[in-house]
Amino acid sequence: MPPTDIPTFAASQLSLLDAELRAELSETSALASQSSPTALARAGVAILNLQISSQRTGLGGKTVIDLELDPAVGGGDIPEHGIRVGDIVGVQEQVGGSAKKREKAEVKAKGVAGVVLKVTSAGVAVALDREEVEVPAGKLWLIKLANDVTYKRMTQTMTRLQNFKEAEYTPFVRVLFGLSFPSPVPQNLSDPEHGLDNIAWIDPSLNDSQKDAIRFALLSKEMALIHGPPGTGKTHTLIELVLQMLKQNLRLLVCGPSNIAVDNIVERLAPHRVPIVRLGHPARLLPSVLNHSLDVLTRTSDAGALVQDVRKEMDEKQASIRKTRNGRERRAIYGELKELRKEYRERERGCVDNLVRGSKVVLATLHGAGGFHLKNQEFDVVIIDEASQALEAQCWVPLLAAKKVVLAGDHLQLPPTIKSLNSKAKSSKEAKEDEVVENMTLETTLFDRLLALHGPSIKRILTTQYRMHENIMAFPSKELYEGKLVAADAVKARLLKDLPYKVKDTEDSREPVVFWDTQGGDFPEKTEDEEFGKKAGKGMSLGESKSNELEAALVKLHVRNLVDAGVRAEDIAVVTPYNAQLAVLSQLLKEAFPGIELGSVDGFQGREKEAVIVSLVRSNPEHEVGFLGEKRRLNVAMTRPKRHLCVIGDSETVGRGSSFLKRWTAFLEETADLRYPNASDLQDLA
Ligand SMILES: Nc1ncnc2c1ncn2[C@@H]1O[C@H](COP(=O)(O)OP(=O)(O)OP(=O)(O)O)[C@@H](O)[C@H]1O
Repeated sequence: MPPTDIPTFAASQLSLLDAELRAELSETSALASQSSPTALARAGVAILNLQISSQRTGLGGKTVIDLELDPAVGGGDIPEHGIRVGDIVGVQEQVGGSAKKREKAEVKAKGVAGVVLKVTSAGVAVALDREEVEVPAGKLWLIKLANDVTYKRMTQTMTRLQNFKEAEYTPFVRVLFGLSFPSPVPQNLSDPEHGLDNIAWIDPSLNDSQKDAIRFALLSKEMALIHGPPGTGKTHTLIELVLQMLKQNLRLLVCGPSNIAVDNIVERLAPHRVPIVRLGHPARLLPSVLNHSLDVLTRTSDAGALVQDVRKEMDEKQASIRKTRNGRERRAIYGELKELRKEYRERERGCVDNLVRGSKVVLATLHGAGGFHLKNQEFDVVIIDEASQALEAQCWVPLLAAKKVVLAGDHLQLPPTIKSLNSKAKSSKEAKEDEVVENMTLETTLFDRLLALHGPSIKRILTTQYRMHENIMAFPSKELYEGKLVAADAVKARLLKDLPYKVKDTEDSREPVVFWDTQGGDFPEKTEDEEFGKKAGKGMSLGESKSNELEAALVKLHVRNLVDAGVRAEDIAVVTPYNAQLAVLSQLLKEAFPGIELGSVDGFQGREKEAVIVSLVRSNPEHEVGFLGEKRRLNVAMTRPKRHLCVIGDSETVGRGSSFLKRWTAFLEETADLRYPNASDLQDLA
C-alpha cells in the first residue's frame, strides 16, 4: 500500500465522522425534539415528578444531587426507565399549568446537565457539571442527553492533524502514515546482544508467543502490534509488558476504547503495586478501581488535604442554600459558592497536576486522554488495548504527541459499530484520485491500516489459547489464524461433564461440538416488521430483523437437555446475530431458565461461557444469509464457548451463503455430533 497523505486522510476522517455523528444524533434528538416529556418517560429516556432529597459536593468538587419521586405524586419507587450510571442527563424544572402548555414549556425549559452517578429503585444521583452552580428548584424531571464529547475530541484531533506543518511530522507520525519505514527490529529477539535474553519475567508462566510479543514490543522503535486471537491472553501479555517497560523506567499512557477495557487493566495492574492513575468520571469506573481514580486520589492523597479544606466550606454553603427561602440571600450564597469553587478548582488543578506528573502509568479511555489533565504531558509509550474495536480517529487522541505505540487487538473479530450507512459510499471519481484514502471507511481501524501499510512484520501473534476445547478451536484456527492456534493443555479436552460441580455424562455433556441441522424447509425464518419491533421492547432497533420461532424452540430443547444433565443456567449462553430472534428467545427462555445469558453476537464479543448455543436463524429457499456472511461475526460467535458449542441452523441455506460458510458447514458435518430435528416435535415448545 502506498503512503497516505496526511491532510487528505484527516479530511476524509472528518467527513466520515461528521456523517456518523449525524446518524447517531438523529436517533436520539429526533425522539427528544418530537416527543413530550410523558412520551419520553414512556420511551425510557426521561423520569418525571422528581425532587431533590439532598445535595452535596461529591468527587472532584462536583455538586451531587440526589433525586427521588415527589411525595406529592405518591413517592415510592421510580417507574421503569432506561437511564444508566454514566449517562449524561439534563435536570429541568417541571412546569405547572394545563397539560398541553406544560408539556411544551417543559421541552423548551433549560436545566442543568450532569452525569448519572447512581441509580436505585428509589432514586437517581446526578453529579452536575462543574460549571453548573444553580440547581433548579421545585418539581424536576430528568432527561437523557446525547453524548457528543467523544466526537468533539475526535474532530479536534483530526483537525489538528490536518493542519500539521511538515516540521511537525515526527518520525513516529511519518511511520504511521507510511512516509518512512519502521526502524528494523532484529530477527532473533532473544539474542544476548539486545539485552532481552535474560528478562526476569514477573509472570513466569507466560508462554513463548507471549514472551516473543513482549520482546518485540520492547525492541520496536515506533510501533508494535500484538495480535491476540480469542482467549490467547492479550491483556495478560499487556500487563507483563507494562511491568517490563516500567523496569526500563519508561512513562506509559495505557488506553482502551471503553471504560470497561481500561478498568480491566487497572484491576490486573493494581496488585503489582505500581503507581497508577486512572482518569475518567468516577461514575463510569468500576467500584474496584475507584481507589486509583484521579478524582479519589485528589481527595485522599496528602496533596489533597488543601483541596479538602475548601470543599468542606463549600459543603456548608450548599447546605445553607437549602435552608434559605429568601431569594436575595440565596443569590448571595450562590455568589460566594462560585468564588469558593474557583479557588477549589485552582487548588485541585495543582494537586491533579502533581498526581498525574508523579505517575508512571496513566490509564484513560482513548477519548478521555484528550482532556485537560494530559495537556503538555509526555509519555514514552502509548499502549492501546482492544485496538481493533476503536475508531482510528479515537486512537489519534492520545497518539498526536506520542513517540511509540503498542496496539493489541484482533482484526479478525468485529470492528467498532458504525451507524452511518453512507460511510462507505464514495463517488468513483474521488476513488480514482486517491484509492487508499477513498477506500477507507470508519470501520477501517488503525490496526487494519498499519497492517496493510507495513505488512505482517510489524505484528506478533499470540498462539496458545486458554479458553476453548480443541475441537471448538479447530475451525477458526485453520480458517482465520493460519492454523497457528494451540489449545493449552488445561483446556484442550475439557467437557461439560468435567465441570467442577456434578454434571451427568450425557450425549450433550460429552460432546464439544453439536450441530442441529434444520435443513428441509421445516424451520422457516420470518422477517420482522415494525409492529413487532415495538412489541419487542425498548432499545431494540429491529429494522429488517429476522427471527425463527421453531429454531428458538430447538434452542429451548437443547438448553433443557443441558440443564437436566446438571449444567447450571448461569454457565449457558445463547447468542444470535438477529435482534428479532433475541426477542423471541427472551420470551421463551428467560423465565424458564433464570440466570441464562442471552445476547447478540456483537454484544457478546470479549465474553465467554462454558456452553454456548448459536442460533443462526436464516432458512429460506433463496439461500440468503444477509450479515451472517461477515466472517468476523461468525468468528466471534463460534469462539465464545469453553467446553461446548451447539450450532443450530439450516445447512442448505447457510452452506450456500459464502465460501467461508460453506467450509464451516462442511466442517460441522464432518466433525460435530450431527443431529436432525423434527419440527413437529417442537411445536409445543415454541
Ligand atoms: N501464559 C498463561 N498461562 C496460563 N493462563 C493464561 C496465560 N495467559 C493467559 N492466560 C489465561 O487466559 C485467559 C484469557 O486471558 P486474557 O483475559 O488476558 O485474554 P484476552 O486475549 O485479553 O481475552 P479476549 O479473548 O477476551 O480478548 C485468562 O483466564 C488468563 O488468566
